[in-house]
Amino acid sequence: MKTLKIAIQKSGRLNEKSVEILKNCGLSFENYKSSLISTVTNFPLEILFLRDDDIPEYVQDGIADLGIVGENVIVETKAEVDYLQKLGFGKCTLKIAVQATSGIQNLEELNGKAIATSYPVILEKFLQEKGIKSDIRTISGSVEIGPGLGLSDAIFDIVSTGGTLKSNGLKPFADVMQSEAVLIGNKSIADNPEVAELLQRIRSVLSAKSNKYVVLNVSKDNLQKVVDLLPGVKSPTVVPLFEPNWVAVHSVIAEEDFWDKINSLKAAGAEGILVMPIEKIIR
Ligand SMILES: Nc1ncnc2c1ncn2[C@@H]1O[C@H](COP(=O)(O)OP(=O)(O)OP(=O)(O)O)[C@@H](O)[C@H]1O
Ligand SMILES: O=P(O)(O)OC[C@H]1O[C@H](OP(=O)(O)OP(=O)(O)O)[C@H](O)[C@@H]1O
Ligand SMILES: [Mg+2]
Repeated sequence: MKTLKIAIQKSGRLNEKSVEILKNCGLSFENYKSSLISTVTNFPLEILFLRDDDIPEYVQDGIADLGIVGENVIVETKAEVDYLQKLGFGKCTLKIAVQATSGIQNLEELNGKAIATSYPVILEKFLQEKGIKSDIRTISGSVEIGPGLGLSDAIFDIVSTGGTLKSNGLKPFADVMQSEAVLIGNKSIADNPEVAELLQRIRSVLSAKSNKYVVLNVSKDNLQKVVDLLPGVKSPTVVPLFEPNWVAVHSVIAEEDFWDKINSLKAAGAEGILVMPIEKIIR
């Protein structure tokens, strides 16, 4: 059996959630901060802790078989890797921003202006598509202070809440790319059975996270209306209550339309609704 290697971020925005998803897959390992490699004791896997910028290339070159990294970094490094699974965390947008007081109104006004960024490849491609010629100034961090220091007229960087832009007197100007953390794989590992097993575990953890387990009581007169609202994994489970003419319905509902569903269930006659988290869904 081949021991796989997965590269995750050593510290930063993606570290904690990357460790959490692997632990939720039932993998046992020490998350030492001092060591750059950790061995999983109950699965043929080693975890490499790296700077996120290096992860796509490590995976492309087969030094790591798998990696967890933001889509923005994959696109920026132009690495040739397989996208195996979006992971639902590290969600952000890459935006061009300008000083809140600047009179810049439209993209054409960026012609000849300096834009500071840590993502020159993504920015260059966007500007080229729009036919804009700007002076791209590549810096490795703290991009948002560029305009205030007179280094640039605009910036291109990651935005999530917008708090960093605001506190530096900047305002968003154009959205260029959405990003989230993804599981990537080396091009040659698609048929590896251990990769398939790990992917199945990750998908079952993600699916459980985006669903809730629901138990409710309903009189048999309203049962069909309630069941019509509940898909379940296959179909809902219906069990009799001690109270004549009443049943309990067990089912699974999606987190995204959770409140709409609960309100519809109540309107259809559901009572005593219990909602519980699910640990895993194995399909
Ligand atoms: N504010 C944010 N909200 C959500 N996701 C973010 C945010 N900032 C960054 N990300 C995502 O997390 C990734 C890692 O961000 P982080 O700031 O930890 O990177 P870094 O400073 O380059 O880290 P490293 O030391 O590993 O090079 C980004 O590439 C992006 O995909
Ligand atoms: O819109 P916001 O919610 O304010 O997030 C955006 C900020 O988050 C990231 O930096 P991070 O805080 O990860 O620090 P870093 O610059 O050291 O990577 C990014 O580079 C932005 O500066
Ligand atoms: Mg980095």
